[in-house]
Amino acid sequence: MSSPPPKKSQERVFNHGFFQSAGLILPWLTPQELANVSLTCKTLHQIAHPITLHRSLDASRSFENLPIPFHNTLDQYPYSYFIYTASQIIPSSSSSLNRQFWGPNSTQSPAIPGSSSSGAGMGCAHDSMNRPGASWVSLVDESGCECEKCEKVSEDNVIGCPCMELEGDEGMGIMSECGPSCGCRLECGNRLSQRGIRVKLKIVRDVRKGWGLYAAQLIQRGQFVCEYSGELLTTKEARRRQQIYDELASNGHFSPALLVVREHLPSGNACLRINIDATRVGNIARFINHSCDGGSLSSVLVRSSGALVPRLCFFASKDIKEDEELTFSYGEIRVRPTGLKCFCGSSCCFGTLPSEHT
Ligand SMILES: C[S@@+](CC[C@H](N)C(=O)[O-])C[C@H]1O[C@@H](n2cnc3c(N)ncnc32)[C@H](O)[C@@H]1O
Repeated sequence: MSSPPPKKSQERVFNHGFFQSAGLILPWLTPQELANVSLTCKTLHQIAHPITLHRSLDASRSFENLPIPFHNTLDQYPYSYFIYTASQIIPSSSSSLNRQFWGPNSTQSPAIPGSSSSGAGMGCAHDSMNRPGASWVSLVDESGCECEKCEKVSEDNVIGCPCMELEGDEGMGIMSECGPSCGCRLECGNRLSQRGIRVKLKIVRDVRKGWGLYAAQLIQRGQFVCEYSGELLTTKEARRRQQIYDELASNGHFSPALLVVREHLPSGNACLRINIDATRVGNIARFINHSCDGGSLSSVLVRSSGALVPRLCFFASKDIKEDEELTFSYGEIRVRPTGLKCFCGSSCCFGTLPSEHT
């Protein structure tokens, strides 16, 4: 005996439930999974389509102050997939970050399943100490200033705060800012790099370099652009990953974003090495391409009073026009003469991308 056909109202309840659950589940899927699901039926295709559109409109999933859209007129990829973190994270908290909600209503989404981190799945907040993905490795010591607001410090005339210190050199700049051990808050003029991204940016696809970060407005020389965020690795782990990445990159279809920063300590005998891997978990700085002429960005190691690990930040090294690509130099050393081809287009291009033994 066949069961009677469902009544119209039952059908409506079913459809409503189906749409609701699909709308909750699909934003957790990777692009490949989303494409597979959307092929199964018209309804799922209709649910998947706005998710793809939403992803292409903001690489930062609302974690930054401004949306950072993808632009691609070359091929079928509407966006690049990775897990977003606005600040450094330590691998113990990122190992469980296998998925991240990325779709409409990202800001109301729950955290990553199975993640013990408070981070990368939640809505926007722009206090760098409380920003999603923030896992400040901090050592609160006596070195912070006692100021509550750093009254004497203004955005363009940063003087007066005892935490302020700038050591310019030909390579990487080093800067000190107020931090966890200071009495002041985020509005303090000596925390310029801690308030998130404040300039309009976009990510554009290039036929030879892949995705690249571009200015979507005029950026003035000296303005803070962004921090290089990702997983903070031990040197052993960085070397292990580098080997894998080199192999994958040699076929030309993989863009690693593992950055090694070395800071020579004042004694001259020691060198602090910081390994930041933004390949799987990172922020929009992972899209900054190399230029042999040094590019338009200066990299500055920012120490915040009381924070154990400095952060790598990018500031405009010249006035950058709207639609201009943002680049910096990945380094000078080229241990592999037959390394990956460089397409920076500068008059002093070496022809290959920098490479070194990590
Ligand atoms: C940190 S990623 C930059 C973003 C990358 N283009 C992407 O599509 O995700 C570094 C990789 O970008 C590519 N790249 C960066 N600068 C380049 C350049 N000047 N010429 C050619 N490829 C470049 C290389 O594949 C490099 O391994």
